[in-house]
Amino acid sequence: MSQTWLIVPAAGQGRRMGASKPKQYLTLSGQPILAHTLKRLHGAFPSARLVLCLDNDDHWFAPDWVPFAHWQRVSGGSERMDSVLNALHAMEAQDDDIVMVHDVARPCITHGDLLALYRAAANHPGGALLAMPVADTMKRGNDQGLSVRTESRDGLWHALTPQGFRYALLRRALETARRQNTVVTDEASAVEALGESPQLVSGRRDNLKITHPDDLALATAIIASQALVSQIDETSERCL
Ligand SMILES: Nc1ccn([C@@H]2O[C@H](COP(=O)(O)OP(=O)(O)OP(=O)(O)O)[C@@H](O)[C@H]2O)c(=O)n1
Ligand SMILES: C[C@](O)(CO)[C@H](O)COP(=O)(O)O
Repeated sequence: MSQTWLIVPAAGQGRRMGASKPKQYLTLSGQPILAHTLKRLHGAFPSARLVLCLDNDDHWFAPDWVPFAHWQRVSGGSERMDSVLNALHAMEAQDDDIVMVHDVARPCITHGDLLALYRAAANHPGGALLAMPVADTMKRGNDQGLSVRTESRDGLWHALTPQGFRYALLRRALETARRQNTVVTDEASAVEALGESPQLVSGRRDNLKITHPDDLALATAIIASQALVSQIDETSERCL
């Protein structure tokens, strides 16, 4: 029977956040962002095996934040894709195991989106990724910050995470990208480069990647609203 794996790239420095520590260790609603993300993933996949990519110099991490029974730590790489490749090389996985890659910086991911992504990844040979259709008009800017033209938004999606694939496909895709000295910013790019077409799974717009300082307040509001909705749902179920 195939195993489910979760790779969480968490070896970034959070430069765009400009904080005194890597952003995954900033406090969000009382817990480090990393703890929120791992708790959300464990809630959907309690039996999954976790591979956590951490910087070798990371002295903020605490194992208590990991709710998984089976997990391992691997060294991060110079780029996000290198961190994910390090994880793939460290895993004792079977070719058809499902591997989902999720940014540690996306703590607002929901149970429903996680399960929807898993189902698509398990049933589509080219894998799947959570994504959001572009809803804004897209502009092309020049070096002076001037809008030089409007790009068509037809068929444009914002790629999110998780992104899920069979182990053999994902490993082959990222190894090919590395061999070609191509730096990809998500796993689906590497899989597309092999000629495969991952399934786009429409995801929630609150699956925010915490990147810039003002994202923290937004993420705090999202977490609070999700908790309130969850309480209302639980109360409603008890009343049925
Ligand atoms: N060498 C790297 C770079 C990034 N990441 C992870 O990839 C995810 C998405 O990257 P990003 O949002 O860019 O995080 P940072 O690289 O930390 O941010 P910045 O680019 O602002 O430094 C994050 O969870 C980050 O920890 C990683 O594991 N290894
Ligand atoms: C993987 C990702 O979150 C999909 O949108 C994004 O590509 C990560 O980019 P980053 O520059 O590493 O944050």
